[in-house]
Amino acid sequence: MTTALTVRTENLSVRFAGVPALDRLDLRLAPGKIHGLLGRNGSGKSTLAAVLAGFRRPDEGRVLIEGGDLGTPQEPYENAVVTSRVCLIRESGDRPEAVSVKQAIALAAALRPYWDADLAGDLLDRFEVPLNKKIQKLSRGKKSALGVVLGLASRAPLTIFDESYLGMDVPSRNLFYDALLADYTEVPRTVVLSTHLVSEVSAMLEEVVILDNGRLVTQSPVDALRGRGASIVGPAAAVDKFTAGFTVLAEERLGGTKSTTVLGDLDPALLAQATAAGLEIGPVGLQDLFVHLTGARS
Ligand SMILES: Nc1ncnc2c1ncn2[C@@H]1O[C@H](COP(=O)(O)OP(=O)(O)OP(=O)(O)O)[C@@H](O)[C@H]1O
Repeated sequence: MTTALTVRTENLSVRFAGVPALDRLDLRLAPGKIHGLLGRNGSGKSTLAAVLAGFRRPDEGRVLIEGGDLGTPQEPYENAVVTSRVCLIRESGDRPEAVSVKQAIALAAALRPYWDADLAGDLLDRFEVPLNKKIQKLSRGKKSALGVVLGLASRAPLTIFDESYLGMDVPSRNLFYDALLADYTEVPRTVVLSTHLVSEVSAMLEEVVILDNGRLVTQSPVDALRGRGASIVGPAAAVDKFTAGFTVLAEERLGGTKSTTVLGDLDPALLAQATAAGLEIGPVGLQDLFVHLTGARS
C-alpha cells in the first residue's frame, strides 16, 4: 500500500507586510511523483514549501493534504497528524545546534512514523557525517548532508527538500540524487525538490511547478513541457534557415555546427523538411524553457 500523499492548494496567498509572496495559487501535486518547484530567487518557493509543511498559516485560501493513511483532505497548519507525515528539509536546518548528530537522529526516529533506522545509518556512513559531533561543529556541507539523511530516512509520505542540498559539493549532491532515486523507487512517496538550479535536477523530475513573483507560471508534466519546443542541430546555415520565424530560446555554435532551441510545435511536415535538410531534432532542455518562462538568465 502506498502512503504517498496528494497536495492541493486553493487560492493560496501569503503576504509579508501586505506584499504577496504567494498570489492565489491553485495547484495539485499528484501522489508518488518527484515534483520540481522551480523559480528565480524570491519567486516564493520557500514560502510555498513552508505553507505546505504547516510551518505557516496561509493569509488566504488553503492547503489540503490527503491520501495515504490520512484519508480525507486535511490542512497541515497546527495539525500534528499531518505534519508527522510531512518532512520539510531546509538549508537553515531547523534543528537545535547544540545537540549531537546521534541525538538529532534519535529525535527524528521518535517523531517520524515511517522512520528507517538502517537507511539513516547507511546514509550517515556514505556521507561521512560524524555521529558524535555537535551539529554546530559540522561544516556547511555536512550539515546539508545531515538534512538530506533526515529527509530520506524519514520516508515521509510528503518529503520536501527546499534547496537543502545546495551546500553540498558535487560528489555529495550526486550521492544525494542517487540515494533519492533508489529509495524513492523502493518506497514511493510524494517528493518536492525546490531549486533554481534546474539543469542539475531536471533528469529526476516528473512534474514541474514554475513560480514567478509568487504567481504560478505553469504546472505540467516534464514531458509535456519539453514538447513545447525543440532543439535543432546541424550545419549553421541550414539551422538558421529552418528556425527563421520561430521564437529562439537559446543558440550554441561549435565550428560550422549550430544548435538552436526554439519554442513551438513542429508538425510532421516540418519534421520531414528538417530531416531532408540534414538536421537533427531533439527535445527542448528544461533549463532553456525555465529561462524563457521566467525571464531568468542562464
Ligand atoms: N520572513 C519574511 N519577511 C518578509 N518578506 C519575506 C519573508 N520571507 C520571504 N519574504 C519575501 O517573500 C518573497 C518570496 O520569498 P521566498 O523566500 O519564498 O522565495 P524563494 O523563491 O524561496 O527565493 P530563493 O530562491 O532566493 O530562496 C520575497 O520577495 C521575499 O523577500
